[in-house]
Amino acid sequence: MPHFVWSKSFSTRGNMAVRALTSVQAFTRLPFSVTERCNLIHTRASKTELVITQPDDWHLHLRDGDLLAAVAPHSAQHFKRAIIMPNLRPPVTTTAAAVAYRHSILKALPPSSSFDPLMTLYLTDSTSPDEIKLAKKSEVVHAVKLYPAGATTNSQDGVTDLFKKCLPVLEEMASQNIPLLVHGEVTDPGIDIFDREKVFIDSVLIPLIKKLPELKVVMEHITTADAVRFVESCKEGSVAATVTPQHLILNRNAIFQGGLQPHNYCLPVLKRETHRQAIVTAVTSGSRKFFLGTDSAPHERRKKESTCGCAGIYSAPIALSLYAKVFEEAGALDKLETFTSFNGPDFYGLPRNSSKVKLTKNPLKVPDAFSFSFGDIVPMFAGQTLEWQPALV
Ligand SMILES: NC(=O)N[C@@H](CC(=O)O)C(=O)O
Repeated sequence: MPHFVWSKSFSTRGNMAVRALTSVQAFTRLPFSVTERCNLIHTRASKTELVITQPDDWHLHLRDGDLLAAVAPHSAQHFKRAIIMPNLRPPVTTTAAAVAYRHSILKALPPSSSFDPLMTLYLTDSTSPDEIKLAKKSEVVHAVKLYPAGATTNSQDGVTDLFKKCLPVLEEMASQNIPLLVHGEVTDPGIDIFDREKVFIDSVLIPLIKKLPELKVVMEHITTADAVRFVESCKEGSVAATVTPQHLILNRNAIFQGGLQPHNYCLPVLKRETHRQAIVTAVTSGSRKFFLGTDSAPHERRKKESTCGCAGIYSAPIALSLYAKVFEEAGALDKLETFTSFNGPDFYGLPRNSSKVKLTKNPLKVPDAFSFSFGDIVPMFAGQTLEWQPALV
């Protein structure tokens, strides 16, 4: 018979401290289902462990060349699969290019790795419906990414007018059941940068789902209460959202705290605290519509600390610790696995992983930087100490 000991610091939703409960009988008083109880393993009051189904990362930038070789092992260490963003130079616009890119990723992994890169195509004004048919047949391409032209890193070849240029392609995607992944920001320089997501929802996403209700859409890296409301208002299984660690943990003050902080600059840009709180509430509610997508986006230090710095936060090596921190602080650790490991594969129609990851509550010092022959990559939370160390079981 297993013997559970709860640490005093572990709290349920509503911040009610749970005192050390040392019997299974006492354990049954807690508001968790049998499966959830089994996933929470506590060995000693001072050392808390959590075993969850191995997560996937549903939004990841792996780059190519030296950068790919440097960062791919970090993601493969904890995640089983990842949706790989296609915003390379040149972008991954064809199935043939996606297949070739997938081979390069596999070559960059340690020989023992079973990491599975799920590829995407970069939508352009001239993507053809036939390319979508090829993508579906390949079984390698799992989604198509919409970058409004000029919205973010390497988006210059993106879409200039979704409804005028891409409708036949979107119709083909709907009929082939290929999801559209959306960078949800308008690019009109007349729109304030903090309002670009809301204006995109009103002017593009709402008309899009009215026109093509059968198209599956993932609103990537949501940043606002408006996006939360939009996703919650849509049909489950049709529209979902990925959520990054930075948009759960930081608000826009973090970009300017004590001086300009280039490593906290990403797109969509961090928003005000009320938006952050709305996103935390949404993901920790247990909703099926939100899932893990780090948007881990490495850039060399010199490209971040520059007169015109790149947007992107590198979180892959510490992302699981950060998500666990968010769920713990919300008193919702029992909902972590749904968000990290169930909602994503269920939305994409893929099997859930059978492998497990154990998170152990031990101090975890984040390096100041990861150094490579080509330069440094500075991670999110550089130099700080986190808890919840992940390891494959
Ligand atoms: N997140 C970012 O700030 N940057 C991403 C692109 C993107 O997802 O916008 C990148 O590729 O660098």
